[in-house]
Amino acid sequence: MSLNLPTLRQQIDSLDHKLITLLNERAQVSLDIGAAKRQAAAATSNGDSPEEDNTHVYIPGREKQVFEKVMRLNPGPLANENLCAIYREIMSASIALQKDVLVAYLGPVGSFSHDASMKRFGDSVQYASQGTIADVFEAVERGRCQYGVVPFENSIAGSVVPTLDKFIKSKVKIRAETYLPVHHYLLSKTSAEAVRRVYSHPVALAQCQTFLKNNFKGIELVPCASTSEAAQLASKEKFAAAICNKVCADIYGLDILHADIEDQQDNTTRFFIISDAWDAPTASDKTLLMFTVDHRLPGALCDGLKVFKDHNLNLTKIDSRPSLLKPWHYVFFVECAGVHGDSEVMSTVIEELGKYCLDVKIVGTYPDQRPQDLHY
Ligand SMILES: O=C(O)C(=O)C[C@]1(C(=O)O)C=C[C@@H](O)C=C1
Repeated sequence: MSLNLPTLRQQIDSLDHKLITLLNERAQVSLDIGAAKRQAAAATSNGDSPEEDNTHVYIPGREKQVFEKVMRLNPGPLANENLCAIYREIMSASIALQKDVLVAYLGPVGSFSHDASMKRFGDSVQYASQGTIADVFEAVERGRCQYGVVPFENSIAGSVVPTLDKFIKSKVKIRAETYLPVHHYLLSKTSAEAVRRVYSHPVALAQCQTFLKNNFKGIELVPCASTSEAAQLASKEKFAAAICNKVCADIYGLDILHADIEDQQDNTTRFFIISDAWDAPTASDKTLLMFTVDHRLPGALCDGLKVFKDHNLNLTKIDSRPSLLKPWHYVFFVECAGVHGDSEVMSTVIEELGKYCLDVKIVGTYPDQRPQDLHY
């Protein structure tokens, strides 16, 4: 059968017609969902600030369900990755139709936080670049941005300390988690031999230690607030380079000296989406708790952790930070899987933890997002 180009294009035109009608039908339903959410929010509001619209239109658990459905229904030839990218944008437009949403991220443009934010929220929402992780928290706390995206931990370098420390002091809640594969590039305006100084975020420098030891031993390493700030600084100096995201080459006019310089190729960073509220339970949630330990009771931490075992809860992360209240006094972070913060099980866990631990608090509760299921 000979293939006729004009006829095939007519088929595409007719399919586009149907797609546009269907997309607008979907958008109309989304507008109605937005109205329903506002109604529900007004019904539960105490009427203190009627002019403020605190309605949450970003529902991570529902998005996870939509992506799972899209992949399940996909007959091909479109790859799941491509179909999910299309759906990312459909839902981004859907969010923007329901409400003007501003997302704070650790900038400037070109950072891995920016990348993670765009992949999570798509092109139709608005973004606000922040100078530091603390600024992202503040933008959300003060209500300038409804959502913020902060790095939490990296598969090579471990926890992102400024994020943990902000959780200790802040009232923001974790609403969602997301994962980003991270590949680092060495970018500069000069040649590799002429580089005298390398800028990057400390966590990024920690991810490229082997490369730096083998290629730039003894060179000055300058930590900065983000990898994209590093690129910005390197673009203004003659003999400097930055370790950052590949996209920074175009954004800041730098050349690629080395690609994929991270110590492990499966390098991944986990980010949290923070907000003033977490969302309703889904089929599979995780909860991050924070507490201090009463050291007057011997074995208090051990007894505290046993509470999770007694309730059959798997711990997926444990970390500690100095409380800053007094020396050698720690705040513990414990993440457990299979439980939502509003569940009865969690109320019991918190009650039982209270026997051994002080100031038990839920930092956030969010749909369990397996990195391998993220196809966008
Ligand atoms: O189901 C909702 O709550 C919606 O607002 C709809 C929708 C979608 O377009 O499918 C949009 C945004 C949410 O984050 C999740 C899903």
